[in-house]
This record gives sequence, C-alpha cells and structure tokens, in this order.
Amino acid sequence: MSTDKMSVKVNVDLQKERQKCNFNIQEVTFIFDGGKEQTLQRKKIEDIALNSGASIDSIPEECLGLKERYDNAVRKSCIYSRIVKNEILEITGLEALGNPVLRRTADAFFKEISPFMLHLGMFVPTIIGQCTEEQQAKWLPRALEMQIIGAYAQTELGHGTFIRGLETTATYDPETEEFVLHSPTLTSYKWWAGGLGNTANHCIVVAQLYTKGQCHGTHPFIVPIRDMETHEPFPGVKVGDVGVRMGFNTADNGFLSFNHYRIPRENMMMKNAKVLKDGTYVKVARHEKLTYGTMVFVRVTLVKEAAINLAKAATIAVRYSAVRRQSQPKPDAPEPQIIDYPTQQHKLFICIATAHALQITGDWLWRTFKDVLADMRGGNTDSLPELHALSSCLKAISTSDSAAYIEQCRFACGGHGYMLSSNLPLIYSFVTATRTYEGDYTVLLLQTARFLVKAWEQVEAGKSVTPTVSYLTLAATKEKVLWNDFAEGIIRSFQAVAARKISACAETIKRHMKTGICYEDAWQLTTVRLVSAAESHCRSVICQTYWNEITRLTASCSTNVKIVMEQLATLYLIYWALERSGDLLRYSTISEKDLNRLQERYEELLALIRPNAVGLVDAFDFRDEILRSTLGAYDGRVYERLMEEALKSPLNDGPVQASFHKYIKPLTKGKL
Ligand SMILES: CCCCCCCC(=O)SCCNC(=O)CCNC(=O)[C@H](O)C(C)(C)COP(=O)(O)OP(=O)(O)OC[C@H]1O[C@@H](n2cnc3c(N)ncnc32)[C@H](O)[C@@H]1OP(=O)(O)O
Ligand SMILES: Cc1cc2nc3c(=O)[nH]c(=O)nc-3n(C[C@H](O)[C@H](O)[C@H](O)COP(=O)(O)OP(=O)(O)OC[C@H]3O[C@@H](n4cnc5c(N)ncnc54)[C@H](O)[C@@H]3O)c2cc1C
Repeated sequence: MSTDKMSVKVNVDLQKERQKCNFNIQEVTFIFDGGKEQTLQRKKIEDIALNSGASIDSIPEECLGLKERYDNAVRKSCIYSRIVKNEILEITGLEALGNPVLRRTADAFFKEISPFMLHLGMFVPTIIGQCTEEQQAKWLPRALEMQIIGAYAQTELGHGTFIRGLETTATYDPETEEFVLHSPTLTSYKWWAGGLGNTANHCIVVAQLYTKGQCHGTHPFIVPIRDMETHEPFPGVKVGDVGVRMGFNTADNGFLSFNHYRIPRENMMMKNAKVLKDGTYVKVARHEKLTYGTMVFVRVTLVKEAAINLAKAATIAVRYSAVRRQSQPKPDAPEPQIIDYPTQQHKLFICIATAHALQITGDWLWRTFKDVLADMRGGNTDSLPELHALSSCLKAISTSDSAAYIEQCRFACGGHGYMLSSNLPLIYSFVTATRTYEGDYTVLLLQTARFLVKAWEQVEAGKSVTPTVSYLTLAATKEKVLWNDFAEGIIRSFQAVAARKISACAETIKRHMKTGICYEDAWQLTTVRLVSAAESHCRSVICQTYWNEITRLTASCSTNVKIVMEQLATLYLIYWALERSGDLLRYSTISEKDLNRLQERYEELLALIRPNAVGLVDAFDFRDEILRSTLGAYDGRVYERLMEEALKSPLNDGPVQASFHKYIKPLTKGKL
C-alpha cells in the first residue's frame, strides 16, 4: 500500500466495500502481475520513478496549448528516460522491453504519450532484432544511453498495411559504398512514425532495396536525420509533424521524405540480408518474413498493454460506481450505489474478467514468443507461422475488446466519465489507436485466417497440425459437439464453432473456384466469413488459455482467491457463450433451455462477484499517480477532486474572460 492510501480519509462507501472483500488482495495482485517476484519488482520500479516527483504538473496537461504540451512532454521524457537508463534497466535488463512495467510507470509522467515511446518501444527492439552483432555493438549502447534518439518509420502516406507497396527507395551505389534514399512521390512520404516530427535524430527507415538494377523488397536502414549539435534536419531530409490527431498529440508523430539522401552501406540492418561492397545481395535469413520481426514483437507486447489499460479503466469505473448514488428504485429507500444495479455489474465485471483473461493470455503469448525466438536462434523457423497467426489475432482481439470495454467504462461513469480529468477519454484515445497501429484489426484477422485455412487443408489431407489448431480435427468428424455447461463444454463448443466456420470458409472458397473464379477472388468473396472464423478461433484460444492458466495459477492460492478467480473466469466464458449464442446453436447441441440456464448462472455470478468488486480492482494495484483520475482515486473523494481539477482550468483564472469585452459586450450593445 502506498503512503497516499494510508493517510487520506477514504469515502465511507468505499471503506465498507473494502470491509466486504473476502479474499486476500495481495494474492490476486501476484496473479495479475505474473508472480510475487514481478509484483515486488514493479513496486520497486514505481517507487524509484515516482519518488522523483517529476510527474506533477501545475497545470493539467490537457489545459496546455499544443506546443506547451509537447514541450512539457519532452521535459518529462528526459527525466523519465534518465531514470529508466540509470535505474530501471539496471533492475530489469532488456526484458523490460517486453514488460508493461515501463509503460505502466510512464503513465505517472504522461497523461498522453511520451515522444520517446517509440525509441524503447521499436527503435531499440529493431536494433536488437535486425542488426548483426557488430552493428548492435555500434548502435545499441548509444541508443540505450540516449545519446541518439530514434523512431521507426515504415508507414507512408499512401501505404501502411501493404508493406510490399512502400515506395521509398534505397539504391546502392558501389562507387561510394552508400545507399541513396529517395522519396519519389508524395505518397512515398513516411507518415505517422512516433517521435519523428521534432524529437528523433535517428530513424529506422523501411525502404525498397535496389542493387545492381534489381529490387529485393523492403529492408530496414538506420538513418541519421538531424545534426547532433543543432538538431537541424540534414540537407536532403524533410521532416515535420503530421498534424493534430485524436490522441497521441504529445507523441510527435511525424512525416519524413528524402531527396537523394546518402547513408553508408553499413547502415543497412544486416542480420537477415546483406549488400556486399560490390553490390551483391546476400540473403541470410531462413524465413522470408524475418524482417517483419519487430512488428511481431510489438504485437505480442500489445496484448498485455491492452490488459493493463483495461484494468485501469475498470478500476476507475468500479470505484466510482461504489461512490456514486443515483435514482430511487424503491420508494422511501435511500438512493443505491450505482454498482448495485445488475446492469452496471453487467457493464463492469466483464471488464475486470477481460483484463485478467488478456493479461494471462498475454503472458502465455510472451512465453511462446520467447520459445520461438530460441528455436530460431538454433536455425529452426518452423514455429514462426503459428506465432504470426497467434500474435496477429490476439493483437487484434485484445486491442479491440480493450478499447470497447474502456469506452463501456466511460459510459458506466455517466457525464463525469466524459471529463478528461476522469482519464477515461485519454485511456480510450490511446487504446483505440492500438486497434489500428501495428497492423489493422481486419487485416491481422485475415492473416490468421490464412493460416487457419491452410491448417484445415492439412487436416483434410490427414496430416498433423500445430497444437493451437489441433481442435480442427473435431470438425473433420462432421458431428455436432455435445453440449455440457461446464467450462470445458464452453471451450470445446467455441472450438467447434471455430472449426466449423473455418471448414465452411474452405468449402466456400472451393465452391467459388468451381465456377471459374481464381483463388484470390474466391478468397475476397469469403473474407467476411474468414474474419468471423479467425475471431472465433481467437476467442477459443483466449477461453482455453485463461481457463487452463487460472486453474494452474490458483492451485496453491487460498480458498477464497481460488473461488473469486474461478468466478471471474466462468463469467468470462459464459458472457461470450451468451454473446455468441447464435453460433453455439448452429454448431453445438446447446438448446434454448441450456442457454436459459447459462443466463441464470451469469446473473448469479454478477451477484456473487458484487461484494468483491472493489477488492478485485484494488488488486490491480494502480497507484493514484498512475491512475490519474478524479473518479478512480483510492480514497473515492470524487466530488472534491472534480471540483479541484475544474478550478485548475485556465478558463477559471478570473470571473470575466477577455472575450467578453472583445466580442460579447459589443454584440449585446449592438456594436458588432
Ligand atoms: C511501443 C510500441 C508503439 C507502436 C506504435 C505503432 C508503430 C507502428 O504501427 S509500425 C507500423 C506497423 N505496420 C504494420 O503492422 C503493417 C501491417 N501489415 C503487415 O504486417 C503485412 O504486410 C501483412 C501481414 C498485412 C501482409 O504482408 P505481405 O508481405 O503482403 O504478406 P502476405 O502476402 O499477406 O503473406 C505472405 C506470407 O508471409 C506471412 N507473414 C506475413 N507477415 C508475417 C510475419 N510478421 N511473420 C511471419 N510471417 C508473416 C504470411 O502468413 C504469408 O505466409 P504464407 O504464404 O505461408 O501463407
Ligand atoms: C497513433 C498511431 C501511431 C502510429 N505509429 C507508427 C509508427 O511509429 N511507425 C509507423 O511506421 N507507422 C505508425 N503508424 C501507422 C500504422 O501502423 C498504420 O496506420 C496501420 O498499420 C494501418 O495502416 P493504414 O493506415 O495504411 O490503413 P489502411 O490499410 O489504409 O486501412 C484502411 C481500411 O482498409 C482496410 N484494409 C486495408 N487492407 C485490407 C485488406 N487487404 N483486406 C481487407 N481490408 C483491408 C482496413 O481494414 C481498414 O479498415 C501509426 C498509426 C497510428 C494511428
């Protein structure tokens, strides 16, 4: 418990809620953090970072002008990065790059996003993933010491999804042993890269590589873009900010173009492919798509990022719902806490359960990612397609669910949720972008679908398939899965739904092709169903992983922790069974009677979880400095904080604004 939790007077309703809680909160915190060691490490890191006092803004960030906001974000980024460099990385090592603790702690510094986020988030991981050892020895220490600040510029004005369609060229000149970077069209301008507009002095640029007159596709290059002393862009480099956006306004998203701009040959990131001095192109990697490695890494980390942000929103909305009283359903009775309304519980408890589901699935995916990396170091890339399929759909579904539920948390807070000081709009604006960046939702689900259809063809041919799709053999029996209402039954039913949808897609593609349509067109005609099949597959993976892992993780926990964790996981499964009842009726033997029983069980679970709701969000263990919310602070002083924040607005700096004298008075006096 942080000092703020001990010393301040806590709202009476919240105090009562905490007395009702019947489980050991700390044990659940350990589960959410991935173990006791991780909790202790996180708390140590938070103490180090937050004790600097740097997070405090005299004027709320959102009340500053665009330039002042950026300036303030750079100031705080410098302080935070010094702490990360000198103290946090000492504790975590480079594992921190895959650990949400860095981002979680950063939230105490920035309500919006740091312009340095992409430096550690993508620039450094790309150096690690795409450079030779020799190149790493040159670039990594400088990047970690913050001697250079980097961005990752892949997307262009004309293309983001279709990487093969990028237009920036890097043409090798053997005379000078340099690459010449060029942006031949307006649509080839790099666009969106975080930290690029005004902050970064170096940038990873993804460009079409030409040598000896031949194009070898896109490759990454490290490109110095600004003078290290003056910060002026080098001649041949045009760089700036892309303009005001829905969120991320302190993240400095930029554009960049090159006019025959030269960089040394050695600045090509050469782990997976090389260009020799004479211009000979040499492929090193065993797998075509290893240059996409940073994207896979970030997609993996985004699953836990989605979980943490949803946990934050749920903490705010649940605490607020315990403090807020509204309406009078029973005459003469006091106004209830809004958390007592089952409809409010329906909005909120799925958010708590989903945060756990995504955190646990994200941990599992991270371990899978590390196993695949280890295989690849040994030269085996066999498991890469499965990792790509898994990370694609889990990134898509986790960010999409998280954004939708964060918005639901905002709705659950009524009008006050609309205040920026609640922090819910800012959390939403950040998370909704994660649904798009690092691969759009639909596009990534279609990547998973491509893998699933191939797996289905293997099953049909009697061949074995990888573990996450072994359930496809179920569909080969053509029998409906027998329904039973235990967790296992729901999981098996989801697998049956996914399997049936995938097999139906494969059949539809074949049917179209029999009419003379080519494979690509037949695929396009089936994409609405393919997206749905990939979503079902992903849901079955999350349900199974969540259920299996929560059983494993609570094996040695106290009884009430086991009970409440099982209640949450069951709630998650039943919620989705009810949401997808049409699919279950179509592909399993579930009946209307079974669905009614599930609905009743769901409502029972809401009532069972209700007394532990505040305890469950306390277990996410967000310090107030990280939550930064008038509605969600530990003490529940909601109305006082709303008023305090309102008074900080520059529009309250005096009773009469200048605009009255300039415009309103002349108007009312008929002089305008
Ligand atoms: C802290 C972090 C903050 C982050 C801030 C945001 C930063 C960013 O957004 S950076 C920009 C990110 N951009 C993207 O994610 C772009 C999304 N697009 C893509 O990933 C790809 O181009 C994609 C997958 C859509 C299509 O790629 P394309 O080269 O056309 O491949 P495609 O023809 O569809 O598939 C070819 C094969 O490659 C495989 N493949 C594609 N991508 C990968 C991959 N990453 N790994 C392994 N295999 C892959 C496919 O599965 C397919 O395999 P098969 O032929 O066996 O079926
Ligand atoms: C806040 C933010 C930060 C970003 N940061 C970076 C960064 O640091 N570096 C960087 O390089 N990029 C960055 N990006 C860019 C981001 O990666 C791309 O915007 C993203 O990959 C989507 O690509 P797009 O914008 O080209 O969308 P499009 O591909 O044009 O998508 C538009 C629509 O078309 C659909 N669509 C596209 N292709 C297909 C298809 N094959 N089949 C079916 N539907 C399709 C999509 O589903 C979507 O609905 C950032 C973006 C945002 C919003």
